[in-house]
Amino acid sequence: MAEQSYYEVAGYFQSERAGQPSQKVLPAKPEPITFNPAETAVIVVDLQNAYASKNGYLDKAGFDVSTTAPVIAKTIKVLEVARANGMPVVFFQNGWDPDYHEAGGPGSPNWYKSNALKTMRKQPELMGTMLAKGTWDYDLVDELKPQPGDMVIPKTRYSGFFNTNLDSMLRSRGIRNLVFTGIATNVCVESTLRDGFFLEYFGIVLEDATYQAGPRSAHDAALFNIETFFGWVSSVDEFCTLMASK
Ligand SMILES: NC(=O)N/C=C\C(=O)O
Repeated sequence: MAEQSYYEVAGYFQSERAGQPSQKVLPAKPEPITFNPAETAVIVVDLQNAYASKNGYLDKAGFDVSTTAPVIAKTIKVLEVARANGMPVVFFQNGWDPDYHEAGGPGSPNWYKSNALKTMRKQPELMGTMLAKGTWDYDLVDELKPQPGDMVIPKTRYSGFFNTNLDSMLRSRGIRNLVFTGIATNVCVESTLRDGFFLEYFGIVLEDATYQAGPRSAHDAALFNIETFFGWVSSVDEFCTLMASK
């Protein structure tokens, strides 16, 4: 028998899933992804002032956050559609206790790599203002207030699966597919989607509802990694059009 190509095999399994009742087929890269909305959650990654607002952590640390408004607007659209279809919504909130015990000290690589911690060490007057629970920086942006039934999951590292109850919250609801929006494509979105891949979740990023930390090439590289190795990349319009269809 001739050897089957990767795409033939992927297509076989995708069409198996498509044959099951209630499945929907989302146009995506590198190929359409079939999923059951009843087994799908939307994950909103760190849409906090720290990451999406002027004067938040990323802005103060020198990252450009001037064009994050569309990410918030598009996430709102996705959430309306998700809630209308009974899909669970999960908000992540990244950060630490006000004394930064959870951030880790010099024994943690986070102490060396976190740009929030580095910025505060350089400008000690900012200590206690960045990513600290109870501050404006830690709060979700005003436009995105969780609604009854939504899950809000605090996390202390880039991946939403690390040291959180995310996996059990999802498993207990029968969730197999994760649709991602939020910031940053190349850090917490990619980290969580990768960890989800190892745990057998199917990860889909809505590319126009995400935004990078760093140059645009970081966003593009993360999406390349995701569509090539870890998951699927689609758009808000494709997702909303599909979910509105019968
Ligand atoms: N939410 C994120 O992707 N965070 C990126 C950087 C950081 O938290 O320092």
